[in-house]
Order: sequence, then C-alpha cells, then structure tokens
Amino acid sequence: MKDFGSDKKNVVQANLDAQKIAFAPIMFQAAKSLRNLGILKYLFDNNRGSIETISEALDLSIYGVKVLLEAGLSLEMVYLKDNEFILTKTGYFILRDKMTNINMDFTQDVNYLAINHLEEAIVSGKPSGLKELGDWDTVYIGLSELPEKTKKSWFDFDHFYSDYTFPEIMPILFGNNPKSFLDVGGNTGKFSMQCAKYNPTVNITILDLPGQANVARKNIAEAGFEDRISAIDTNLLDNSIPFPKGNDIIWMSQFIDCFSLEEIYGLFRRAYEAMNDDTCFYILETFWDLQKFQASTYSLHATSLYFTAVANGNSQMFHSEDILKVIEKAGLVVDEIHEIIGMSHTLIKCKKRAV
Ligand SMILES: C[S@@+](CC[C@H](N)C(=O)[O-])C[C@H]1O[C@@H](n2cnc3c(N)ncnc32)[C@H](O)[C@@H]1O
Repeated sequence: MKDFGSDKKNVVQANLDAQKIAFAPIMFQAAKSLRNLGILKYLFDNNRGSIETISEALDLSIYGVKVLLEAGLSLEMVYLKDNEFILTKTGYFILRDKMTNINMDFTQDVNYLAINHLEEAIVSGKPSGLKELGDWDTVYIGLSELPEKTKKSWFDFDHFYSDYTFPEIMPILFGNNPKSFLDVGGNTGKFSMQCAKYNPTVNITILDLPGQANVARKNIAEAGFEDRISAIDTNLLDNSIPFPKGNDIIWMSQFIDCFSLEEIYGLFRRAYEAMNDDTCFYILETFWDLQKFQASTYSLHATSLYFTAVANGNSQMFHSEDILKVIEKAGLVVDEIHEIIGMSHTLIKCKKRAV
C-alpha cells in the first residue's frame, strides 16, 4: 500500500478532533434534529433567526431550540451574530446536499443501533449488529423484508452511488455492441433495465438471491422487458454453482464489496470459467485509495464498518491493490482501468489471461 495520512496537527487541533470523536454519536443526533425539526430550513428561508423567533415559528420550546443551536455552533453548522443564528456552508450541506442526506439517513436508519455491536463483530467475524434489524445471517438475505424506512434508506444509499455512473458507463460497455450480458448481483434490476433501454437488442441475465431476484422480476415485468431480461435465484457464495456461459459481458457493480477476499476469488474464478477469449469482465467499485476528495475516502472507511457490523461481518470497501491481486490470482488480466467514473467509482475491465 502507498503511504497515507500524517501526524502534522498541532496539539490544540488534535485535542479538538479527539473531542469530536468522543462525542460523535451525540452530535450526529443534534445535526439530524436540527435538520428534521426544520431549524436549518428556517434559517435558510429567513437568512437568520433568533432562538425566540425560531421557537415560535416552529412551535418548539425555547429550551429545545437553544440546546440544538448551541450544539450547531460547535458543529459549525451555524454561527451567531448580533444574537441571531446564520446557516454556514456545512449547515447548508446537511440541509440540502443529496449525498449528505442519503449518508445521514443510511447512518441513522440502517446503522445507528447496529454499530453499537462493532467490537463484538470484529472479535467474532460476524455481523453482530444485524440483529437490531432482523434475524438473518447477512443483510442481503433480509433486504426485501427490512422495515420500510430502513429499506428505503438502504436502497437510496445503494442506488445513489451506482446511478451516478450509468451515463458514463453505457458508451464504454456498449462500444463493441455486446449481444448478451450477465449482471452478477443485479439487485432490483435497475441497471439491467437501463442497459435494455440503451441498447435495443441486448439480452441480460441477472443473478441474485431469491428475495432480490423476485423484486427484479417484478420490476422487469412492469417495465415490459421480460423478453430480454431474466433473473436467476442463486446463492453466489456457493462455489459449486457455475456462472452461465456464453455472455459477451460479465458485470459486477458495487458487488464485490459484499464479500471477503477469499470469497471474491471464488467469484472471479467462476467468472473466468464462464468466459471465452472475447468476454469482457467489468468490475465497478469504489476504492478508498483512488478518491479525489477526502470526503469520499472518509465515507468509504465508515461504510466498511457497516459491512463489518451489519452486512456480513467480513467485507469492506477495498484498497484497489487488494482486488488487483485477486484478479491476477484468478487468471485474469486488466485490460483497461477507468478512474473516477461518476462520483467515486473505478471501472476495471478484465480479460482472460492468454495461456
Ligand atoms: C450492494 S448491492 C449492488 C447492487 C447493484 N449491482 C448496484 O450496482 O447497485 C449487492 C447485491 O449483491 C447481492 N448479493 C449479496 N450476497 C449475495 C449472495 N450470496 N448471492 C447472490 N447475491 C448476493 C445483494 O442481494 C445485492 O443485490
């Protein structure tokens, strides 16, 4: 791995950052309450506001508005001038930025209670926090049964990042006019349906767990793509089940982060066995070492811990080198790498290594 990070902060800054960590869950709830109770919106709409005017306008107690706005000062979401509070740029991000809101809702609805079991998950290698959501071995088995609000926050989080990549991905994938496409971990069928719209003749097969494949089939039928997209129920962790052969493209998007490196090796080997010399195997992932912005790396490191405590206990958002090693070991070669697709993804195109 390349070097990363440093220890150049002065002691005062380091101490402040340590307190931010020490109080993070409390301050997260303060930020969320400022957003959900309408205080940030009031400040945005009115440019500024005193505790009294906000309390009256929103029908909240003076005490409640006061403690939240005072926390907001330390969070640097608001600042105080002439006894009135004014929204900062950070406050605006918490109020309006779509990605920030999707991340916050994912943290609250999927992770907040579960992450309290992180230590146990690290020691046991099991997603010990998942019991806060339901009684399944992995979150993927329970996805279609999650409580509505939790389900919405999970899918909003999942779709937001992959949706961003679609427009850039399509011309790359369809450059050679592929006839058939295997969407491994195709989820609700959203991507496959985009492909079917983009290319009027391509045939697509989705592989996913029964719960997800059922949802995909329903969506595909509603969109009228049953003649070109099918979904197969499968447990992709079972190395004895081969991938269907004969596809021009094998596609894994935001998928390998659901597995350990050993499991990914099993998936790549089955991809290899299903490929011929012309098959293109594409992997679309967010690698924490290939990000342009610190905000992206921070989000990916946090998301890794969701995999540890909630999703399955053994996967993560990877360093690119981890995956490049598995590609090599599985008998594949990297043909192309497209960095920063969408907001934070990397697209790796692999071929079978010539023997
Ligand atoms: C993070 S989602 C990615 C979805 C989609 N490809 C995208 O780019 O948004 C991972 C998908 O892998 C599926 N999955 C996870 N474990 C699986 C398993 N053992 N067998 C089959 N599918 C699995 C999940 O059900 C889910 O649909």
